[in-house]
Amino acid sequence: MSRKIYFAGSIRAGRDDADLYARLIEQLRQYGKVLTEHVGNSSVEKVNLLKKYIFTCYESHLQHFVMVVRHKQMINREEKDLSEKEIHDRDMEWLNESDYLVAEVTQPSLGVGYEIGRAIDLKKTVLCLFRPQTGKRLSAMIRGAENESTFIVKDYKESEAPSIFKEFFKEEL
Ligand SMILES: O=c1[nH]c(=O)n([C@H]2C[C@H](O)[C@@H](COP(=O)(O)O)O2)cc1CO
Repeated sequence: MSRKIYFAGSIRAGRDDADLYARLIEQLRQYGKVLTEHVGNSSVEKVNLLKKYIFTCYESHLQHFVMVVRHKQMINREEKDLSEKEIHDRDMEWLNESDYLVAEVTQPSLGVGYEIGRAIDLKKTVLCLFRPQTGKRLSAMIRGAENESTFIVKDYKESEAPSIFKEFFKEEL
């Protein structure tokens, strides 16, 4: 059974890194199914959940049936058409069913911080990626949560992402 990865990145807190998120998501696809591909979509407000619905339909496993029905209800609805509660509840459902949270945390975001806290509570394995060359300082509440096993924080340059993912997912085999 393939891994499920929840990718987290800033949306309302700023979209400067949206293209980087898309490239990271593309790499993560080698390691599992990324449930939150819309985070890397530079026109996230126009994400069409029909694609997700079609993909979900290919999953024949019974345990996905409920999700399929839910996604069907959202068919043809864009991200911007979802209520705040629908976004929150959908994302929490995806986080709950995911095995890993990978978060790009350079652009500080309340939503990403919230997802990280919830992921810890749900006992997910978390990888946080931070680019120090931006001159920003990562919150102590993220860096200080590092435990070298289930909560990993990596300072990185984009060129280092492939090797970080390789090492992270190899160790998690
Ligand atoms: O429209 C949305 N869709 C969505 O999935 N999110 C989730 C996924 C992102 O990892 C995170 C971004 O939070 P924020 O918008 O506070 O930067 O929250 C957040 C929003 C907007 O807050």
